[in-house]
Amino acid sequence: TPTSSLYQKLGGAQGVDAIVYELIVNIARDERVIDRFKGVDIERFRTGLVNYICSVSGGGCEYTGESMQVVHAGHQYTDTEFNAIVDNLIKAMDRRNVPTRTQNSLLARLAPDYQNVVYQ
Ligand code: HEM
Repeated sequence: TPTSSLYQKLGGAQGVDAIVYELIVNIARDERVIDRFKGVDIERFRTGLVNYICSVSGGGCEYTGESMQVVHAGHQYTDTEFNAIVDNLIKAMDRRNVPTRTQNSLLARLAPDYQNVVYQ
């Protein structure tokens, strides 16, 4: 039901906005990945990510960006970089006091993207 969706557990629109904001702050401070974001339109990245997390968490949004495969193609992103982004997302959720089991639910919904993000 909508009231118990993962999106609601993440704090709804406000919660997801705040998590994505903290994620971007963490990425900006992370030397493991910051070079990958040089020249990126961060506002577009932010709104794309908010829309994507809303869609995968049952918030009723339809993600309108390019597929994860197309967005990340050609960069040969590594396992280490993937793990760094996940680490930054966990820290963002910690900072927003998202309970661990709710964190794990979101991570589980993003885990299948691994094969479309990391260069094989
Ligand atoms: C679970 C893993 C990941 C997910 C779910 C994810 C998701 C997304 C989403 C939704 C967008 C916005 C697309 C749009 O609407 O335009 C995006 C863009 C981007 N992602 Fe990822 N991503 C992941 C991992 C990574 C990794 C490991 C890197 C590199 C360190 C990365 C680098 C980027 C960059 C640079 C952009 C901006 C692309 C551009 O606008 O030119 N992502 N990602």
